[in-house]
This record gives sequence, structure tokens and C-alpha cells, in this order.
Amino acid sequence: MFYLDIRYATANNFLKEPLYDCAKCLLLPEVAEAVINASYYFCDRGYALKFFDCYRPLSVQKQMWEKVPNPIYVADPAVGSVHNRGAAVDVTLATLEGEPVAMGTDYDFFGKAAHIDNFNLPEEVLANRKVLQEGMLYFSFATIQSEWWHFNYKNKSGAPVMDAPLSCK
Ligand SMILES: C[C@@H](N)C(=O)N[C@H](C)C(=O)O
Ligand SMILES: [Zn+2]
Repeated sequence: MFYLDIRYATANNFLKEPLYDCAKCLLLPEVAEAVINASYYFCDRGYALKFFDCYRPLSVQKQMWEKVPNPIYVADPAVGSVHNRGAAVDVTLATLEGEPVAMGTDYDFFGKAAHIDNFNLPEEVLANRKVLQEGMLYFSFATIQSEWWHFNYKNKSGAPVMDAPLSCK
């Protein structure tokens, strides 16, 4: 079981405007299989995964970079994000009913409170982040230091960058 809250298909994101025509989570087949397996793992533990973002077109990465040209928080489109390769997910934990689980910051809070090596946070938040990170790691997703929600699937940083739009058609 999983939920979608694809923020870039809404105005509830750091650019404050919809960037996708359609709220869907597309991934390379191998990566999609890994997130499906992860969702069973989390379900057994009483959690659902809630996805904020999956594949992201390169042209959207460029729009993001114009707003936040800081590679700690937005990958440089000259290099390309693992999202542009269909192999990264932005994800949180929810209850099985879809209620949010405390992670200490909202999605795309670009600051120290979102860093995974910041342990100056409530015990509940640290415990929830640990559950998310350990589970994702078990399914071969790696963390990045600056964003608790971002996970790169193993060995995909050299996969081709794509720019196909996220369309519902
Ligand atoms: C913009 C944010 N949600 C994100 O995904 N950042 C990473 C670093 C990226 O752009 O790959
Ligand atoms: Zn991300």
C-alpha cells in the first residue's frame, strides 16, 4: 500500500506553481519493483509509503535550479538529478490510513532541520527517520545528507537523463 502526494503537480511546492500536468510516480522498472517490495516491508510494520516525487523531467530540474541554485538541495541540471533518470524517490512514512508521520520538517524544507545528520530533534522524529532510512536502505536506496525524504536507487547515477513530460494522456 502506498499514497501519492505529488507536490510538483500542485502549487504546494517551493516554486509555488504546478510543474507537472499529472500527479503520477514513474520509475525505471527495476526501481519500481524495489519500491513495491519496500511498500510491503513497511506495511508489515504498520506504515505506508507516501511519495512526493519520482521521475522528474530535466526541464523541471532547470526551473528548480533557477529558483534554488544550490546543489545541496537541488541537483545541477548540467549534471542531472537521479530523479531525471527515473531512479530517485522523495518519500515519507504515513500510517496505513494515510495520516502523516512526524519527520521534523515539511517536504522540501531546505535547511539544517531536514539534514539526516542533525540529531537535535525530538526522539519521535529521529525514530521515524530511522525506520524510513533503514527500510529504504534494505531495498538498496541510499540517503543524501541534506534531505531526509530523498533516496537514490543504487548504481543509477549514470542512467540516461530524460525530459519526457509527466502527462496524464
Ligand atoms: C528538490 C528536491 N526535492 C530534490 O529532489 N533534491 C535533490 C538534491 C535533487 O534535485 O536531485
Ligand atoms: Zn529528491
